[in-house]
Order: sequence, then structure tokens, then C-alpha cells
Amino acid sequence: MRTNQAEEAFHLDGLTKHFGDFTAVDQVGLSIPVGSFFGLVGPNGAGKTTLLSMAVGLIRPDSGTSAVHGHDLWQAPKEAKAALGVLLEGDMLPRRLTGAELLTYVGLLRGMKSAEVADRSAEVLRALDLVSAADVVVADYSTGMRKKIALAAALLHGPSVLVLDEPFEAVDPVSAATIRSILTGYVARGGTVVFSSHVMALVELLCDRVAVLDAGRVVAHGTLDEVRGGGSLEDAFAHLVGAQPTAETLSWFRF
Ligand SMILES: Nc1ncnc2c1ncn2[C@@H]1O[C@H](COP(=O)(O)OP(=O)(O)OP(=O)(O)O)[C@@H](O)[C@H]1O
Repeated sequence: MRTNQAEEAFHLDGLTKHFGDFTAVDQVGLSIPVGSFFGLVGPNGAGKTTLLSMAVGLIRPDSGTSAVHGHDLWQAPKEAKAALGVLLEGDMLPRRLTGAELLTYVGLLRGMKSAEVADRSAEVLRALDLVSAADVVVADYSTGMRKKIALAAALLHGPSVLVLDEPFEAVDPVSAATIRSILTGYVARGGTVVFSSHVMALVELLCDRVAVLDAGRVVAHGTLDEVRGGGSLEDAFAHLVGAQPTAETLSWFRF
């Protein structure tokens, strides 16, 4: 199936996932235009990681479809996955490889030539301040370093669509600024970024389109201005998911 390839980077339709009796993602449909910087926000446990995992073909949905540039993830996985760079939450990296070995492994798996893998690996390791960790096994990386090497692996083959689950979490401010600059340049040149985050200021800074997920359902989506209305995204978020910070105190936590 190939539909609207020119306009849509992603087309999600009716994606649903149950874990036992629990519905983690419920009938999610989204159209993400090419060239979008798309932010997915929602409370803890809203289903963001599950949704993104289904969107990129890592979790099989109970129902619904996902297509990248018109290629269905399950019917035409080769074409769809060739277009994707993916960074998902959780520790799925081969930990016994060094950072450099990991990039070589991923690059060759993606069908790149060795020389190209070497050049791009050197460049991305420099950009993400990982040169001194290139020969260290990933098992010995800090959380932020693991996030950065996973991001480097997602970028290496030059995908046209990037799906990043909380890419800035645990990353130091200098690296975060580098990543922001890499991603905004990528979108300016026609790439598409879909990322989840809990940092509303970052989503407001970077994204032109936003979806709010709550209890597995999309409760708002559209341009950033459509979703936040006249106020801040944080206010819109709290209103949409019906949550407000409370003045709760802990009975034992005082001096
Ligand atoms: N493999 C699984 N088995 C059972 N329940 C799961 C599984 N994966 C996720 N869930 C549940 O599905 C819900 C959605 O989880 P998910 O990780 O997608 O949320 P999230 O929006 O990414 O959360 P967070 O912002 O905290 O990272 C949660 O209630 C979680 O406990």
C-alpha cells in the first residue's frame, strides 16, 4: 500500500494495543506531514512508548496500521524501515560492543559501505562528544552516554524520518544543544522528526506539530498553536489530561 507518499511521512490508523485486560493504546490515528517536527506528549504511562514502538514496527499492534512514506510497516517492512531512524526508550543496545563497534555494526547492518560507516561514525562521535568513549564498551556507559550512542546509531544511515523517544532525557546541556541543532537542521532540509518528551518548553521551542496522548488516546493534535490555544503548552496539557499539581505534602517529610 502506498498513499500520499509525497505529503505524509507517517500515517497511523486505528493503532491499538492491549496488555491483558489493559488497553495501553486505543485507536490512535495520526497523519504526520513530511518536514514536521512533531512532538508527542502525555503523562507517565499514557502510552507514548507503546505507540511509537508500534509505529516503527517493533511491537505488533492488536489492530491498526502504520505506514512510512506510504509503505506499510508490516506489509512492506523493508521499504518502511529503510526510511526510519529509531531511538526508543529502554536498554536495547548490545552492551558488550564498544561505541565505535556498535556504530559499525549498525551501519553495516543498514547496508552502508565500510568507509562511509567509518567517516560518519567519526563525525557523529565528535558531534556528540563521545570520542573518548568510542573504545569503551556500552555496558560501561552512563545513562546519558547510552542515549547519545543510541541516537548516533539512529542517525548513521541518514534516514528521512526520525522517531525518538525522549531523546534529551539524561543528556547534558551542551550535548542537548548539539542534538537540537542537528535535528533543526535536519528538519530544515526536509527531514521529519517525531519525538516524545515531558519537557514542554522544549516541545514549544522545537515542534511545529503536537499530539497529546492520555490513557492511550489522542486528546488533542494539530499545529503547536492549535493545541496550546492562546496559552502555554503546559497549561493546555494540564487542562487536556485533567491534571494539576497539588499542594500535597508528605506527613513524614519535614523538619
Ligand atoms: N510489556 C508490557 N506489559 C504490560 N504492560 C505494559 C507493557 N508495556 C507498557 N505497559 C503499560 O502500558 C502503559 C503505557 O506504557 P508506555 O511505556 O507506553 O507509557 P509512556 O507514555 O511511554 O510512559 P512514560 O512517560 O512514563 O515513559 C503503562 O501503563 C505501562 O505499564
